[in-house]
Amino acid sequence: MTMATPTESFVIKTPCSSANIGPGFDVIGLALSLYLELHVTIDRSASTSAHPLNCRVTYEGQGEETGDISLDPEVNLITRVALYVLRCHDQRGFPVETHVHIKNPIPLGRGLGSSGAAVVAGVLLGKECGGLHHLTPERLFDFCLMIERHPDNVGAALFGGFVGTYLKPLTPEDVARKEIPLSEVLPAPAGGVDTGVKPPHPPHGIGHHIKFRWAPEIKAVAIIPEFEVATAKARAVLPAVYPRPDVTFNLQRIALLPVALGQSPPDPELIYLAMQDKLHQPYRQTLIPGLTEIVESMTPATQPGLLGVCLSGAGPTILALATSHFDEIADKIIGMFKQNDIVCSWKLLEPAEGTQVIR
Ligand SMILES: Nc1ncnc2c1ncn2[C@@H]1O[C@H](COP(=O)(O)OP(=O)(O)O)[C@@H](O)[C@H]1O
Ligand SMILES: N[C@@H](CCOP(=O)(O)O)C(=O)O
Repeated sequence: MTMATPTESFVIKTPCSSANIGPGFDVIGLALSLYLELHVTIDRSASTSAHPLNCRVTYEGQGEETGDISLDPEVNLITRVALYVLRCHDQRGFPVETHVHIKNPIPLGRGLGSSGAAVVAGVLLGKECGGLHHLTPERLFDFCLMIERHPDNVGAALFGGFVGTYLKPLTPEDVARKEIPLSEVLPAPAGGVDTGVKPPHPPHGIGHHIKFRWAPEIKAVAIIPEFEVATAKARAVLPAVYPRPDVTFNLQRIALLPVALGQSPPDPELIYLAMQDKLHQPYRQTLIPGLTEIVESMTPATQPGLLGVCLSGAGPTILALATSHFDEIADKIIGMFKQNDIVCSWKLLEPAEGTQVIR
């Protein structure tokens, strides 16, 4: 006879991500080596819980001192998403007695996919706590896309590496289901508030991804300003309609980007050209002082080691891809931000594996 283990522990480890990489708005994502970790303990010997929804949430890391992250399991993005997955499978709360300790070094609201990592980790938390072993990575992607609708960050955080992501058009029946988000991040994740009614399951096979090669010489220098730009705000400044030459400009470069970044040794001129964008960066400069100057002035011709520069995700972080002279590149960009009285830190990052559950 097998006895149920009274205490179960595991860690969910999810990378941060840089989305877009220039022309790949809402398509391209790169998982990077800075990790959100959930240290989860489930004490099955307990018969009742003193905590709402049987879950104690503790937090350390970015935003800890300012209390930016709620510890209420119904409010915290990670546990709200886990509850959504659980409630879709007829489980109202976490197992008695669950403790989720969140370790988060990913800066919030800086364009390094903190919310994408939180959504992916939350979906995995729901799967593990609910014993939902039938949920495949592809199905988990569908759940992520009910929360964060642009697939680039969540695709990279879930599957790892350098990815192209795309969405299958919804069927007319699913388009008619008003609870399914069509383009934006949900203000509150579906099923986040327990109404007693089962929340809407995601349609099947919404999201897809393809992995691209990444040349091993290429590293990512992330220059992180100290101010935040909420992704929703950075999407609100984008136009609804674009001039055709701008769309063509991006299409030409997106066809180059995965090839250029996969070639070894890397070709700086080709990569620099492939990282140009006209669909989101020009509009976001209104929120990020110095953005245009940084993107236009940093070139491989003037800066040894540099391959290309872009806005990371919705910003304000700048991503410089380079093969050497990392400190020098970071110092130059930090200096340009300083002229606008903006203080920055920086990190040297590498492509990372996708989300892992470690026991
Ligand atoms: N580890 C986390 N735990 C809970 N909430 C988080 C976590 N990481 C991010 N969030 C939520 O996501 C918000 C940032 O999301 P967003 O504006 O999309 O910026 P980013 O570019 O960092 O993804 C935070 O203000 C917070 O509400
Ligand atoms: N494609 C999205 C990516 C947002 O990334 P984040 O890291 O800023 O959340 C966009 O450009 O809006």
